[in-house]
Amino acid sequence: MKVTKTFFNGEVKLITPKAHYDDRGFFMETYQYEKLTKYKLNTVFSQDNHSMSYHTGTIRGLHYQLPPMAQTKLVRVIRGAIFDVVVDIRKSSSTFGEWIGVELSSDNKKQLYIPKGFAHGFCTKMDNTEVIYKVDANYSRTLERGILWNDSNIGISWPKDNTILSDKDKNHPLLKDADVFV
Ligand SMILES: Cc1cn([C@H]2C[C@H](O)[C@@H](COP(=O)(O)OP(=O)(O)O[C@H]3O[C@H](C)C(=O)[C@H](O)[C@H]3O)O2)c(=O)[nH]c1=O
Repeated sequence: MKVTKTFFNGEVKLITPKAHYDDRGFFMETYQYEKLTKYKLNTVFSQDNHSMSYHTGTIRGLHYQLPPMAQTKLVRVIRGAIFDVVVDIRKSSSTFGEWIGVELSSDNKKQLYIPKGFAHGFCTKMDNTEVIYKVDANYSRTLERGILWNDSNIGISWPKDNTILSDKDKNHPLLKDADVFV
């Protein structure tokens, strides 16, 4: 696996694993601590997450957890495809409020490494899409926060407009009003 693209001054990283194909199918290493350490991704992950979304156009996000339960995430898709979005929510950052989006899919097998200080969300591009991701801090109901997916001050160009959202995700604050990172 190697880092094939970076964003936000190298902090957010797109990782492409190597798939070994033969006449049975493929095998690939999807996480290898020593290899990622070479890219300074030596986070010790403590929890694996798995979500499945029935329909195209489902948006989950934009989510993050506040310190001391802020989470680094390593995201990949094992079925279907997503438009994966990251927003810089560090007030002191020169890229505060800026966003990037990349396609992660079971076909491209790419992974996105998202450090603490960024909000994360995605929009599914296929039905029955399954996303799995590692985090380095456990879930915290008291420290989880969100930012409104269609905050015009961020201006994310989501791939679908007839979106499906949880009630929680319909009611997050705008970035300017949100509890974010210093
Ligand atoms: C995140 C999480 C949730 N839950 C429970 C809480 C709810 O009862 C249920 C659904 O949670 P939620 O609606 O927050 O799930 P998503 O909308 O997929 O949230 C995720 O969406 C975006 C894309 C993220 O990056 C976050 O990791 C995460 O917030 O699972 C848990 O038990 N553990 C957890 O770690």
